[in-house]
Amino acid sequence: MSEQSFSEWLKERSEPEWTAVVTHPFATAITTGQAGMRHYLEQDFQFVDSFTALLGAAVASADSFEARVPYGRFLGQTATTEKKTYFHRALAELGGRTDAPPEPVTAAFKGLMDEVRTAQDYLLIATVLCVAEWCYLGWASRAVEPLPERFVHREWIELHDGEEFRAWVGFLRGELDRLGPGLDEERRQEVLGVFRRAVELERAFFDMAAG
Ligand SMILES: Cc1ncc(CN)c(N)n1
Repeated sequence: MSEQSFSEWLKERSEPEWTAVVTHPFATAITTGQAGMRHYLEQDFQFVDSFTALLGAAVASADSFEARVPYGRFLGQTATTEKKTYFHRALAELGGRTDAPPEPVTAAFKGLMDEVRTAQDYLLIATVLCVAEWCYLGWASRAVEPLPERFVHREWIELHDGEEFRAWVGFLRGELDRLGPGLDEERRQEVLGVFRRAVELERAFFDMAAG
């Protein structure tokens, strides 16, 4: 591969879906405080359960101590601090539930995460995590000041932007960039297939949220 990084290559080959995700009308409506968040967050709470399990699989399957540590750190944050309390506070504020039955797209996304988790395939696990976090950074970083006043929108934006989250996305991309150059063509296409599936699910998830 020339100078283009593997993660850039994956993103470029996932167009126009990638841009459709980061500029999705529902995501834009979050940034302006106009999105109806109840159904979306009810479904996202179901998503986050498999996502958290996937982070645990990344700790278990990563190929070095240096790689395990950032997953473990982020897992601790997701499971115990901002995100968990955010969901409970936000769903309480919106009159939502934490046990909503998953919509088909939520079930499909959980299916993809559970598939790569049970395969314990580190590269594919990192690929799904990278799509989920990188495209969220993509829409959240398009928000302009002043952020919405309502905490449900504002904190959701803040959780997916800022220095720490950028560094986390940088780490995930770095893992793909580290492992990509050593892959043969068949494996590269397999990673691309998983990357694209995840991007398509992100778009369908926002479509579901938009109603
Ligand atoms: C569907 C979805 N994709 C990604 C993220 C960011 N962790 C999320 N909360 N929900």
